[in-house]
Amino acid sequence: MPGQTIRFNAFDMNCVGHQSPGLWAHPRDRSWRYKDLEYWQDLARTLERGIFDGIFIADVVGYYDVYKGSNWHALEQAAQIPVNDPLQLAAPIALATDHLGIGITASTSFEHPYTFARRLSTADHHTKGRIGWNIVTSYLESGARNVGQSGLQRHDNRYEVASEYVEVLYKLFEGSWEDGAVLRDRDRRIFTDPSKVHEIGHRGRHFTVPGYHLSEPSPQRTPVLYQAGASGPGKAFAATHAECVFVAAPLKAMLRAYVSDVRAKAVAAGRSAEDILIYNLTTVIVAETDEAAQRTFEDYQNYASYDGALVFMSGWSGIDFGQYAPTDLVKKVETNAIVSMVETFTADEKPWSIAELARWGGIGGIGPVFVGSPTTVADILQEWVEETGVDGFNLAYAVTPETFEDTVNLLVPELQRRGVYPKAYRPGTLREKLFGRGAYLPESHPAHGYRDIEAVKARETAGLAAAE
Ligand SMILES: Cc1cc2nc3c(=O)[nH]c(=O)nc-3n(C[C@H](O)[C@H](O)[C@H](O)COP(=O)(O)O)c2cc1C
Repeated sequence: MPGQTIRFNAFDMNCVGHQSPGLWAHPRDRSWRYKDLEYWQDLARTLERGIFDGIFIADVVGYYDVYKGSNWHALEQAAQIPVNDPLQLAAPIALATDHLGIGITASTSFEHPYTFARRLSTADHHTKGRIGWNIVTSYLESGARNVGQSGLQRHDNRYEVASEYVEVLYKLFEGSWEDGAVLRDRDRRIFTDPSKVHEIGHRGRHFTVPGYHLSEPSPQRTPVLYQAGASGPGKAFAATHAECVFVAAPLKAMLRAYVSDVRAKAVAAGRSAEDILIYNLTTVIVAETDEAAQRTFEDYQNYASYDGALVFMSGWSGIDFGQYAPTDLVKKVETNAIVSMVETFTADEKPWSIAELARWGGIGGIGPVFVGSPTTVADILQEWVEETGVDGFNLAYAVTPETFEDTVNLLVPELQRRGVYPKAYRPGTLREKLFGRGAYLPESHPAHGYRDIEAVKARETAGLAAAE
């Protein structure tokens, strides 16, 4: 549809260089300041000035030791190690801004849902309802081993665990405390009405959580749900649960197929196609003119690290690309890491070489890189939106905060001038800003079914009795 609104998210991580390995050495890069709260607050203010939907903070528990069988190159190039906890950035960013959404990544594979539910509710309280949760199932063996597991569970099993994990969270967020449970009635000296706080009685295959949620309901109850599943089970999970979906499609045809597939699956799951916003991972290098942008891009490329890029590609795919020569071709192989990543680079008609893969991934990860003047890049983004049905772009940086500042100062005004980019935020919580309706999940979302937890428990007990 021509003139369709374009949305931006900033893609970042509580580490150095995020998805542009080696660019930490660029004289203008400031990502090494990731340990300073002021650095995050300044960046968040810039993004809010550019009416970004949110800052989305990726995370991995574990390190990238697939490339050449060791962690050496990851450490040397600061490829997502050192990496700090993402959730602790929520409160300081919220204090520096009024509207920006704050998407936090956390895995369903490494932390018990009961303690995580309280941490997430706390953040939703502190941000007055601006929290999103990026649900990931993880792909690094090193993470699994360091939390005491014998190894990473099989890809499909991880999604099965994730389904039960979110069920526990929905029960806690939606069902445990009724609206109106907190009275704060000074006259009667009743803070909470105990009859309105319910045990969730969860007994599943992977988790047992009999009792109450520890937090009172936060502004959104369940924070906005982000997800990036791209394999068969991953897309099914996204279509069922996600409100915002991230994808990393390097080519338009791949993106078009992904968008229509996920929307069709959402409709089949009883949701509407508009219940889901889809953002494609993209890097934009913008300057006053095409020539200046190209010069900046070439300057950045001088700092990209071949080893650093293959550290990521190997970690994401589970394939050690260090064992091949740069001219060797990427082959389709079985993997237990990110299955869809291998599918992406073997689906193209012309097979990719290892060197091409490293060069492609050297700046901004797997997504496309668009270089040019504001007019050129705006034309490309509009074309992608119109031809694929994607809602927006999850913008990675080459050099930060420069990439984001250039986007906000040059590209956003051009898109606004064309009437295809928001000029102000909607009021309310993140969910209200994104979808223009209530703060809570809509009735069409599976979480809504847990609001009457006593009815859920009765159904589960009846189901168990029937099975015996
Ligand atoms: C833009 C984007 C961001 C992602 N961020 C993370 C992340 O922060 N942590 C993580 O463990 N996985 C992350 N992933 C991986 C996804 O959670 C997912 O595993 C991947 O898209 C492949 O899908 P699959 O699990 O269905 O194979 C991200 C994926 C994309 C496309």
